[in-house]
Amino acid sequence: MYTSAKGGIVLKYILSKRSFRSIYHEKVQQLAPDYQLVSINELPDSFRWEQVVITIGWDKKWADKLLHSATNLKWVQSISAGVDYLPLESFAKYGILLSNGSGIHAQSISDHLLGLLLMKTRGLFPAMQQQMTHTWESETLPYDNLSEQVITIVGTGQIGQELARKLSLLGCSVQGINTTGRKTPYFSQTYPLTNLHACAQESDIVINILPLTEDTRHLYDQTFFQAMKKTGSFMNVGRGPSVDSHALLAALQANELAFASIDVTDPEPLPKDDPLWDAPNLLITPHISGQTAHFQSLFMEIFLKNFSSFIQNHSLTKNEVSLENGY
Ligand SMILES: NC(=O)C1=CN([C@@H]2O[C@H](COP(=O)(O)OP(=O)(O)OC[C@H]3O[C@@H](n4cnc5c(N)ncnc54)[C@H](O)[C@@H]3O)[C@@H](O)[C@H]2O)C=CC1
Ligand SMILES: O=C(O)C(=O)[C@H](O)COP(=O)(O)O
Repeated sequence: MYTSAKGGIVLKYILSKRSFRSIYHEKVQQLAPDYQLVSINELPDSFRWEQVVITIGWDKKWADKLLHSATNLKWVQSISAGVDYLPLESFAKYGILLSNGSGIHAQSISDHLLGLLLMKTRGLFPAMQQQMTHTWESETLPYDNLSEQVITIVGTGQIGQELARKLSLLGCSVQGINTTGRKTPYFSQTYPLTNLHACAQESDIVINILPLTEDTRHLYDQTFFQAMKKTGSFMNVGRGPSVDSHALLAALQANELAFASIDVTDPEPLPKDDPLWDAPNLLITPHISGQTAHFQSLFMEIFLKNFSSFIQNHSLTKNEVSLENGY
């Protein structure tokens, strides 16, 4: 049993719904009666930041108060899967555990990408553009079959695997890229990142679902886009800075890439005067691919598993979100 002074948990906006907040309170009390659950919006006057042992979410407005050696912060439960925005060096310095929300977006992002893949292969995106100018022109629209496309998913984690699983049900064979090229369920082949350009050369579609790290910043640069087929498509749901926006823009403008879709940009929001808005054959969505109505319950599953493990032996568990609602 982890023995600390009475703990506090600072809650962020995630517990906006009262019903969820009370379920959390109840479960936390059951698991560890000596812990208090304190909402960031309802801090009592007597509250001291040193009491916080765990925080759910991280907000610059108050988080800096938790980052110095005098605080008792032991664990940050990030709500998002991507943790590139967090002060990771400070966490390491103070020995603060970190867990993320990886898994809760697998259903929604894979659905989002399926939509994009069908839009591209069946010519729905150019057809929508034609409709805007009242144009009836069937000859120029693509009409490919999804199952005949060579698809590379870069990042074979929770989201990548769920997409590959769904694609396998549609008769597609999908290759994947991860750190070491280790075998991963639902992928016909897997390669290390060093094979990116070779995979790009033979792919009809490349999809980025990588975390943003120093290794993946500007990974998709001019050389990458030059390696892709002129008829190829590129989709990014990972993080905006993994793409060199100038290189993407240039490839689209020069018709060296047939279609691209980005759900994440650099910076976010994309400024109104950014030239990407007017790039040909580009579909931009405002970081919505991960949104899901089941967000709070899926997140709660992760947090409570981790919490249980944390109070028992001061460690965390591996995220495994149940995908029962999937197909
Ligand atoms: N657009 C959106 O709304 C969302 C975007 N994301 C982004 O997607 C990313 C992935 O999410 P999950 O699939 O849940 O993560 P995950 O941790 O389950 O999977 C990450 C995958 O990336 C691979 N990887 C990491 N670094 C690599 C490198 N240097 N070279 C090659 N492969 C590497 C890992 O091997 C693993 O296969 C997040 O980090 C986040 O940036 C996540 C959720 C929502
Ligand atoms: O989890 C991630 O990573 C995402 O990108 C989410 O879709 C949204 O993240 P935040 O809005 O919580 O940063």
